[in-house]
Amino acid sequence: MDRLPHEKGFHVSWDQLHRDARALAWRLQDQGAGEGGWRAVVAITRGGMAPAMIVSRELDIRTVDTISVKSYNHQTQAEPQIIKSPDMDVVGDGTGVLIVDDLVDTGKTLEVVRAAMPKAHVATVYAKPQGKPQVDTFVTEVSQDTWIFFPWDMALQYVKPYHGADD
Ligand SMILES: O=P(O)(O)OC[C@H]1O[C@H](OP(=O)(O)OP(=O)(O)O)[C@H](O)[C@@H]1O
Ligand code: HPA
Ligand SMILES: [Mg+2]
Repeated sequence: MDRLPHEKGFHVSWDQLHRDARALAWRLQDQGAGEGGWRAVVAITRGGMAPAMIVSRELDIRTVDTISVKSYNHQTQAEPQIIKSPDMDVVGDGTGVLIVDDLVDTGKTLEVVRAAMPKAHVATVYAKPQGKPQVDTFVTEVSQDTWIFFPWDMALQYVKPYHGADD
């Protein structure tokens, strides 16, 4: 795993994720949910759960559900499948529902999720150009050839000082 098929890495700390997810919540607040307000948050597991917690806390939304979509095995993508749905009695067609994920890459995951809740508002913290059309609100765009590393996939580790890097 130390050699990746992507040219660039964008490493996100917990602190950065917290700030960016808060910024997402503030944007969503400014946009408003329309008449009934945001009724519920649906997190796309697993990456959407941390941002969804932060967004639902900021916007004081207490109804939080999950949808599980399996598509990647490490960095290889297969056809996405819903393996767990949210409570459809609560989310209905998606009106007043905020779907939250950590990022959109190709947009395939969101395509499947949107089909299940066509009227929901889709929000991600990060977005790549190919998947951007699937998202209503996001915070930061990175290039398509960037791999985003999230804090739950990383660990603090020793690095050699710059001076001795080639020794
Ligand atoms: O726009 P796409 O190309 O569909 O990719 C984006 C999705 O891929 C990752 O999830 P993944 O399926 O790896 O599962 P995880 O959240 O459990 O890590 C990421 O968290 C998004 O949900
Ligand atoms: O850039 C990424 N980072 C982490 N998970 C992902 N799943 C699709 N693209 C990415
Ligand atoms: Mg995910």
